Amino acid sequence: MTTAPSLAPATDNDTVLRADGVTMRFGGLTAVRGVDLTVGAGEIVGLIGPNGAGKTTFFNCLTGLYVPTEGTVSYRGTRLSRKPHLVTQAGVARTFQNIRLFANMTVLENTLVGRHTRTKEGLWSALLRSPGFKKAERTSEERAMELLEFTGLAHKRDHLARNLPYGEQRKLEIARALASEPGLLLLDEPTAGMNPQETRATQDLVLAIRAQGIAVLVIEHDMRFIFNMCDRVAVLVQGQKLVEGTADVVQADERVIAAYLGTPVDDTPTPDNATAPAAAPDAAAASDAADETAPTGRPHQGQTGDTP
Ligand SMILES: Nc1ncnc2c1ncn2[C@@H]1O[C@H](COP(=O)(O)OP(=O)(O)OP(=O)(O)O)[C@@H](O)[C@H]1O
Repeated sequence: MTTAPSLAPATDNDTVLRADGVTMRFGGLTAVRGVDLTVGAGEIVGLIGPNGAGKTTFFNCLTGLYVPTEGTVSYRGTRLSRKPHLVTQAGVARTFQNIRLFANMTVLENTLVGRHTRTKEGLWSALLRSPGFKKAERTSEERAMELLEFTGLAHKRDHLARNLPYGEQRKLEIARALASEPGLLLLDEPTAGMNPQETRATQDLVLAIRAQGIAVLVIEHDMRFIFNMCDRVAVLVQGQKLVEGTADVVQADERVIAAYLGTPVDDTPTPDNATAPAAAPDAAAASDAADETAPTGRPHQGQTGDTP
């Protein structure tokens, strides 16, 4: 399989993220092979592909969770660190496919955790509760509350994360990621487990995030969500980028249809009470999506943990 070149790559001035030749090997398995990808300012870029195609591994390479075997990743023209907290500090935030909230902390506290890369007050200042610390704490709380308003969770500020319905846990992950004031947000299957109304609300939220000047790179199996919203879509198959382009280009590409989509995506709106997945990219993904359409409780309800 030959690797597809980046279509309409962002020019250097407006490039937010640039990945060049990213390869990740686990022993004898090459999970990601020579992937180039750019995300420009103000863009929403989709990353799709069958289960096991390497999408999450690629995200992990971008965010310092994995050190790529080969290739480079830069953010606004500067090579990114290989340490996740420095990647966040540089301006790249992410959510996880399997929700990673602090289950026994409140919604507000979880959001405040996301602020830690933006606060300068040190340990002594915190222990002594210095005026500087109190002011920083107030500012962080105000900002966290703004983000909870923005994501529609303000009324749940004092609820424990583990008691939130599943769709709200995903929103809280987004609020926490936004709390680090990113310039680029990476979303790993943000609608997994959501019902159609929640999926539409998440689509609106992602558009609102872009309107705030934050670029978005999103992995998603829901093809309607991807093709409705993304400016560009890249397709990974067996670790390699097969095609990249607009929704129309990708949906019409016979290799993508053969490798992933199966049939062209019908953009007929899903009825509100439907529970079937929005699209069935392949048999495995379809069965995953079907498993994940339960709005709360199943299968990820218990996945909040104390160690994000
Ligand atoms: N830490 C690891 N060690 C060994 N193999 C891994 C590791 N992480 C991922 N892999 C393998 O790399 C391949 C790509 O996995 P990855 O999770 O990135 O795919 P994906 O496209 O995100 O799949 P899905 O859509 O199911 O989430 C798979 O074969 C997976 O088993």
